[in-house]
Amino acid sequence: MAINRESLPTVNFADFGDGTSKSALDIGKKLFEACRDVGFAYLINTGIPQGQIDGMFDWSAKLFALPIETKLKAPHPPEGWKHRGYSGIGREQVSQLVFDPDELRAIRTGKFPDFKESFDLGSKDSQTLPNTWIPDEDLPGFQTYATNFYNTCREFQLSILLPALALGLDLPKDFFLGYHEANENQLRLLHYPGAPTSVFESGERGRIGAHTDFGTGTLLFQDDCGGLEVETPSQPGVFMHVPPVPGTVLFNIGDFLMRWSNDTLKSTLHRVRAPPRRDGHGDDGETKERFSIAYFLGADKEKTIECLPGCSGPDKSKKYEPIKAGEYINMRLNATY
Ligand SMILES: O=C(O)CCC(=O)C(=O)O
Ligand SMILES: [Fe+2]
Repeated sequence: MAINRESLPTVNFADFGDGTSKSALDIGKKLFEACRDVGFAYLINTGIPQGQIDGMFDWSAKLFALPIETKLKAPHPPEGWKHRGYSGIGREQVSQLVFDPDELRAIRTGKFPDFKESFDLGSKDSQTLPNTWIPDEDLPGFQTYATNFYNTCREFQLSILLPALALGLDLPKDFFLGYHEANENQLRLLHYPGAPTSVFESGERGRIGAHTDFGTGTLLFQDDCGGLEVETPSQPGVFMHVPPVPGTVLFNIGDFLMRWSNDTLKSTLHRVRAPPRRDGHGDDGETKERFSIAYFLGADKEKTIECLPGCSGPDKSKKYEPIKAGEYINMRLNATY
């Protein structure tokens, strides 16, 4: 397996302040360059407290340790786009699908379902989808904690991340806020069970197959297991390890923002495999279980987007028609289930 030794860029938000200083502009430019050149970056000094991240991982472990009958009290609805509640192992099959932008459809390629389970939730104010909770008596305190964590990530999105992206693209600081008013983000807790190493190495089971994310972008938190890999932009098909780095949050661009930016920003393929042996395996032949948390940023479904100002010109024509965010995302989600 070809693995590149490069590492991802790091963007430090320590001096972002209210986004009006020269330092804020410099941070925006760094974020822009990372999103243009790699599509992925480690973020530091986001203001999302490490203690709250650790706490969310603790809750996630408690949730997935519940008996399956309890988890199934909050089943994911049958409709693929309704990302709420619990999805059991094998339910979502990202690894079997590759999206073909020319055909506007997903093509089935793989053989094996992803070996993972997940739990999704959104804002309690979501206009499109109510949450599906495991009853509070089965997991007392979870709803409150997860809702607070959702809100902390939302705050970072609105006050730092979207303003920095806008500055990096030479747009007014608030440019993206008007397209993300509806609070339609998705918090996804993920659990990849442990299994004999041979099962992963032979390809009999995968953790999550190579895919791109659909929306504006994703914040990703990983535990200390390892296994995340990102395609090296300069070498298609060659992936680099993206090890967990304490104190960082990962950010990646999604397909929707790639399209919006006329392909200026990259939505990069990524996957989760068995971690490198020295990190994730003992000599006992077991790959340890892994937890991660993804926070998908979603745009307002009713708003129509067209090529971002500055992303087209005489030497770069507009590649895509205007589209409503909701139309685009539904098209993608319905292809995944
Ligand atoms: O578990 C991970 O680290 C990656 C998850 C991911 O890429 C996704 O859910 O889209
Ligand atoms: Fe992803």
